[in-house]
Amino acid sequence: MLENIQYPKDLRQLSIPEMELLAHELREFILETLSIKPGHLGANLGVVELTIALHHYYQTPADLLVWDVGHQAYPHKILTGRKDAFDTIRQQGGLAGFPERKESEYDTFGVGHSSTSISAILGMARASKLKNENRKHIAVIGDASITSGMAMEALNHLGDTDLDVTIILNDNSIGIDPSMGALKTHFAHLDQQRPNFFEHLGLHFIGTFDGHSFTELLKAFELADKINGPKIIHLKTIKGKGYEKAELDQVKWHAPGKFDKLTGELLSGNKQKTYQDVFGESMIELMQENRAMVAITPAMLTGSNLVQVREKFPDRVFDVGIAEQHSVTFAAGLVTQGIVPYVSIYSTFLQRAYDQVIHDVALQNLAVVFCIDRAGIVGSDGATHHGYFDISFLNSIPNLVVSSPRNETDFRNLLYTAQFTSRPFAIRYPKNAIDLSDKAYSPALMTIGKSETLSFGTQLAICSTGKLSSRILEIIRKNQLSEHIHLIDFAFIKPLDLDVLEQLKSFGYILTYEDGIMNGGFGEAIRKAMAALNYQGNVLTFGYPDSFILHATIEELEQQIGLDDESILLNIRQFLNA
Ligand SMILES: Cc1ncc(C[n+]2csc(CCOP(=O)(O)OP(=O)(O)O)c2C)c(N)n1
Ligand SMILES: CC(=O)[C@@H](O)[C@H](O)COP(=O)(O)O
Ligand SMILES: [Mg+2]
Repeated sequence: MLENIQYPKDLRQLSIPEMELLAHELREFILETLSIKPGHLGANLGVVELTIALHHYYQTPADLLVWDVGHQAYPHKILTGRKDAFDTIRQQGGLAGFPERKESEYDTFGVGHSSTSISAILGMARASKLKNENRKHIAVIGDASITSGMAMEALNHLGDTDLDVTIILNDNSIGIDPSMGALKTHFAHLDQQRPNFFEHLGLHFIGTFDGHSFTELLKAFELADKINGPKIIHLKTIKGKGYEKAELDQVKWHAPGKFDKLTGELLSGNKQKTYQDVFGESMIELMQENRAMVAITPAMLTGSNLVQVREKFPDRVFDVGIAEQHSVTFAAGLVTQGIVPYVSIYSTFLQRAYDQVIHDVALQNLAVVFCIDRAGIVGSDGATHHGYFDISFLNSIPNLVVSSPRNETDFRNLLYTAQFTSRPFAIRYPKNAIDLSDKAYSPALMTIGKSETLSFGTQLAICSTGKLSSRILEIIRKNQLSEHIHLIDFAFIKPLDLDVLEQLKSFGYILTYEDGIMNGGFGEAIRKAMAALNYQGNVLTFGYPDSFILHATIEELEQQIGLDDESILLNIRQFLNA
């Protein structure tokens, strides 16, 4: 059946038994591919029938369909002309892991960050009305994503219009981790109580239907067609549907990596110790010592390695749901009463809470500690998930300390130091193996703003921060360049160590390295500081270019932007004799 399907027009004549056969084949195809080309599995298995039914019933792409987050859009991509390219998913030059407008006309809106679909489809519906175009507007959003602030803002607006928008609530009762909150409880009884939350907001409620039954799905769509104005269809689905292992352990099988499809054995365990491992271990140690310390995550408990921490301190670890803005101001409130909150938040998702960092934390000089995970290139999640901007957008905020460890010792010491600093403190760290320290660790207070000179050469100066400092140190040692290179590691991006910069005035060239966008980044801060010292030489900055970086492995992307070992060595040699 799947062989004969390239586009939705090929499946619109199928009978329900034929669609059931197609669903079976589509599941097998996704399992087969993802067992060797890692991606998001559970959510995709959960929307196989829904996706077939949507493209069967609605006249896509004329009818507009938006997926929320879009991690569950693999069946959608396969059925809209990209089946033959599906095995390139999330790889360099291949299909993106999320819907992308430039990839297909069926991808009506680029997604990756959750809870944007209702705003986007509402915009499209309003445009259709303004242009007197007659088309349908459908958004598919999960039970965790719809609880996020932005989705609530959009529902509040939508309920106050007469626009023909259909929201499909794909309710599988879980996010990545078990979802939380009062709305989750409300959703569990949606089919019993009237009027429910959505009806109070002015949406017509259609539900509850089995999201794996074609009969029920088509009935729900037909009901929706009979109703004018905004409506919401409530579907119950199972995350990981059709693959027992994924149904039984929905957290692990959200994005399992490579696996053996027959046995269900997971194949790609990262053997090297990562920053995330050290973070989880350190938080347990620190929270043991400091009873005022708490940890907060906006719906990334497993990804941030806080599961064990919560097991140990169930009253002091808070998963606030997909609510980055709330997580920051919740932390600020805690500080006013003497608590020491560590907010663990991915760099890319911290972008959601920029105003809260400025207005609720820094302006009031409240000592929230931001543990910014996935800072820098993250790899196959691509442009929506790289932690590009945090150095730039944090560097401009008064009162905030911005730090970036180069190895395990510094990371642990930054986490240790932050609790005593009584000012807002950000620690950014990558999705990477960590440079382990060779000696036993014992906590040491770091001096805020102090840099560390790692080699005392005389010909070329290099200022770097984070994981790149360790990498550059390795390169100059391996190539016997230590006597030529003056390498300084800035564990503190802000405040900068201005004293040490004074010593660089004798160098003709200063190279700077950061794993972040150069616009307003670390390198530009060095350049500005050197200019203030009346430096007459040249500061050359190396980092991400002024563009968006797509999906590939971390190594491939670093090569692409010139932050791989070979490119760094090339730069060094080029300016060594300049
Ligand atoms: C703003 C933002 N925060 C966090 C995430 C990480 N994330 C991706 S999927 C997901 C859970 C989504 O759960 P749900 O909406 O129920 O969809 P399901 O996976 O169950 O289909 C989360 C938290 C994100 N993509 N965007
Ligand atoms: C879809 C989404 O936003 C998350 O699943 C994200 O891909 C998690 O990233 P990590 O795999 O780095 O935790
Ligand atoms: Mg869900």
